[in-house]
Amino acid sequence: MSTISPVVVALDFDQQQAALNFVHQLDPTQCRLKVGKEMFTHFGPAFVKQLHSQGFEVFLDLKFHDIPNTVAKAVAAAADLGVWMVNVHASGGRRMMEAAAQSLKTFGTNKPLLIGVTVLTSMEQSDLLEIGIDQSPEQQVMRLATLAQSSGLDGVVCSAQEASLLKQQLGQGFRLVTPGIRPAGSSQDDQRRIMTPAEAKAVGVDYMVIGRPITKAADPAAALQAILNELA
Ligand SMILES: O=c1ccn([C@@H]2O[C@H](COP(=O)(O)O)[C@@H](O)[C@H]2O)c(=O)[nH]1
Repeated sequence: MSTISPVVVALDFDQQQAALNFVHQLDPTQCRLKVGKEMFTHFGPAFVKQLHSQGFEVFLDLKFHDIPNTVAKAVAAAADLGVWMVNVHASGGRRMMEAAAQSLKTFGTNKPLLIGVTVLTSMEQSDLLEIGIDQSPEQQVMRLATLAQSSGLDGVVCSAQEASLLKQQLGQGFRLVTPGIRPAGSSQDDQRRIMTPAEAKAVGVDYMVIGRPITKAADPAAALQAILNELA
C-alpha cells in the first residue's frame, strides 16, 4: 500500500531547468508529479523519463480526445512510457473509452490508471450553456463519470465540489482526481469550481492536482509543505 500523499504537483513550467530545480527539492515519497500539455510539448518523453529516474510517479495529463483507434494507441504509448496515470476526455464517448481501456489490458499489473476528464474545473454553468449543454456542472460530471465507469475506466477528473455525490453514487473504489484546489487566501486564477485541500480531503477525493499555488509561490517547497501539513 502506497503511503504517498494525495498531492499531485502540476509541473506547468516553460523552462525545463526551472522545473528540475524545483523537483530536486521534492521527495517522491511525499507527492506525485503531473506533466501536462505545455511541458510535454516542449520537452517530450525524455522529460517524463527524467522524472521517473528520480523516483517520481508521473500523471501524463494529455487529455486525449480523438477517434477510438487513435486514443487507444496514444494511451498504449503512455503505458510504454511507464506513467502512473493517463487520461482521456470522457466526452469522446463510450467506444473511445472502451478502446482505450482495452488497449491497456496487455500491460497487466504495469497498466497506468486510466482516467476520464468530465467537466474542466475552469468551467461553470454559463460555460456549459454556451457549448450547448443545458445542465449544471454537477449533472454533467455525474453523466460523464457514470459513462466512464461503465466503459471500464478507473476514475475521473472532476472538481472536489462533485466528490461527495460521485463517491456515493459510483463507489469508493472509483478514483476521483481533482484539480481546482486552492489553499485559503490563494488566487483562484482561471479555476471556477474550487475547494481548499482540507475541504477536498473531507469530501474524500483520492488525488489533488495542485499547480500554481505551489509553483508560483515565492518558496514552492515551503508552499507544498504547508499543504501537506494541512492534510496531515
Ligand atoms: O479539469 C481540469 C483538468 C486538468 N487541469 C490541470 O490541472 C492543473 C491545475 O493547475 P493549477 O495551477 O493548480 O490551476 C493544470 O495543469 C491544468 O491543466 C485542471 O486545472 N482542470
